[in-house]
Amino acid sequence: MLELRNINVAFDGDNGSSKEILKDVSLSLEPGKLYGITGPNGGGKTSLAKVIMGIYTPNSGQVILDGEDITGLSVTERAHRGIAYAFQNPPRFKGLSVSDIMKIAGPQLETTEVRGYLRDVGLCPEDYLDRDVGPGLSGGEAKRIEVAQLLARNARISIFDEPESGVDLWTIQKLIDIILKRYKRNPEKMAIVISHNEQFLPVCDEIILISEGKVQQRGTAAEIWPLIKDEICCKMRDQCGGIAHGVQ
Ligand SMILES: Nc1ncnc2c1ncn2[C@@H]1O[C@H](COP(=O)(O)OP(=O)(O)OP(=O)(O)O)[C@@H](O)[C@H]1O
Repeated sequence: MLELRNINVAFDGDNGSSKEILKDVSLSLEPGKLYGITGPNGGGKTSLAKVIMGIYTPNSGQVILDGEDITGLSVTERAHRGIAYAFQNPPRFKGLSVSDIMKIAGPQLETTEVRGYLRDVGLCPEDYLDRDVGPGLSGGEAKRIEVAQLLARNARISIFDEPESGVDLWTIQKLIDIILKRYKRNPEKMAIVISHNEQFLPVCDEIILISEGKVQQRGTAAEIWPLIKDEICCKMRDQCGGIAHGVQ
């Protein structure tokens, strides 16, 4: 069980003022569930993920994992406890190959398994294993490699930050299928997926809507999706064109 208790995060804003990013956020998340976190840009979704991963330290509040207060633990210590995060904007590692970073994610992996993870995210292993994870990769390629790394970590709690962003429509469906196969009804694992995707959100176990730094809605996908789908589908239509998504 992962619990966030009264989490507050603020950063220095303009003119020396303080900008509140997360406001008294409390959530409890259970293993065996696939959570979809959604909400408008700038609402606080990534900041929440970074608090769970230990990248951001809350100004107040606690992060509790299986009864242990992990608020003061580093990213590495949390990784050892089974939390893993795939960045919205994946970092680049000039001088390291795709094969290198996949082996860092899963040191025990055989090359055949690494190849399997790359295929899972729609990348041909022969073309990518020796590629440098530097600026030469396109945004969509870097994103898919980031997702492959997270899958390879095989963590207890996996946080995907907009796995669909920058990825072509064919690959989005493949990523959704792989996340569902790995995490839906898997009692050992919890997946937290920040997403705006209209194919993905309705099939999550629960949807959590975050806006203005607060949890505004939470419930089963059957409860929450009908309340938010019009807004999400409108956004997708504006961004991608209605025909591509079947939204008119
Ligand atoms: N390190 C930081 N310093 C200052 N402000 C920050 C920092 N990180 C996030 N913010 C601000 O916090 C707010 C929430 O950002 P966050 O990235 O969590 O939103 P989001 O819901 O993930 O948005 P998006 O859908 O655009 O990815 C934004 O106004 C952002 O500018």
